[in-house]
Amino acid sequence: MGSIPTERRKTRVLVFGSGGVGTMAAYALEDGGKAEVTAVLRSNFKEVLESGFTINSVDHGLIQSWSPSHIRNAMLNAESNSDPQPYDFIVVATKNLPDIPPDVASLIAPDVTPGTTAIALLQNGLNIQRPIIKAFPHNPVISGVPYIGAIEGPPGTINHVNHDRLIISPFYNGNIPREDSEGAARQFQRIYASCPNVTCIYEPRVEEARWRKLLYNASYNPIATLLRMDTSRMRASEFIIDELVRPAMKEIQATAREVSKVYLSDELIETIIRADNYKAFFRPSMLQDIIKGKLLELENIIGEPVREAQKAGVDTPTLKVLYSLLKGLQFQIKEAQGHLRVPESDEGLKYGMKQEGPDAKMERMEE
Ligand SMILES: CC(C)(CO)C(=O)C(=O)O
Repeated sequence: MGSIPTERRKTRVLVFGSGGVGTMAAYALEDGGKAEVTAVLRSNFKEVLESGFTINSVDHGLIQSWSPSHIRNAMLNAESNSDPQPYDFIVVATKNLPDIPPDVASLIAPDVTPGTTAIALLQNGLNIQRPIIKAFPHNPVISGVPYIGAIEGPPGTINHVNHDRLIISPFYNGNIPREDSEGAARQFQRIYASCPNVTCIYEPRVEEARWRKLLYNASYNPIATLLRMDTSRMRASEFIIDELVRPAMKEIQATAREVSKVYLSDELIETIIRADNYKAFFRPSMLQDIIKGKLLELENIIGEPVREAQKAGVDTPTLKVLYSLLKGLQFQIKEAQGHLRVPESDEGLKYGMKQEGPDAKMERMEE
């Protein structure tokens, strides 16, 4: 990693994605006093430029007209936007949608200085680092597992309801020394933890941190989305926990053990089942997305665990069905948003009218 700023200057951080998680990260980094943040804004740029953010936060109280040191409009050409001074860190706090272009790596590329900028992925899911390491093989990549409830209401307004707890780990990458990955992760943890109102912890075992969070995300998120049900109602029903949530968590437990030698206990499963404040009637992020007609973050949260399980020979019947049903919902959202068009003719479709079987062959012979 390049020069590590100390007293001479503040750490330069670009925050990419300024919804709930990104804005609260930008706030914590600036509030800690060790970082100068540039936030890249998309749908809320106009509002934030005019009036700043309004943040109603369990950790920081009511904050009005707040802006980070700099804001940038993501809609402008990234090349013309990019700052000639290198960023020490880029924080990616967007949703992870590898099934929809453009990919994150190409969006951040103009701001990544090879060998210098460390990239912190504050996102849920498994294998999120792979495309980033492929695109930037000589830059440290950092894992940030967010435990935070923060939702953007009207553009520029953030409702932060659950304490900000962030688990930082290095993603190891064979192209750079392990010490560089660890050093970047530790430095990021220090600047984030300088904010007195948040909890930011360094966890050296990245797989442990990621699989542990997947216990919640790969079970509660899909089930809440498919049933349109908050986690308190699932718990009140009992059946949904016994027949869907716990079986899905047990499949994550078995996959984590087989794939990454990560041992998640039955006690942990029982704790995570009861983790949300019951009175909050909490809606996991994926449920909030479908209610708003937004694309679902399903590939890294459930697709990758299912694929890893399959490769390792672990049976995951519950996860597979949940994943397939979500794929059906995602197909409909993609169509509604114009990301795909359903062909009007069945010509060339695998499941068109003509079936490739003995009868179809017979028909052709008769023609
Ligand atoms: C931590 C939690 C539960 C809230 O941000 C989450 O990961 C999600 O809803 O997807």
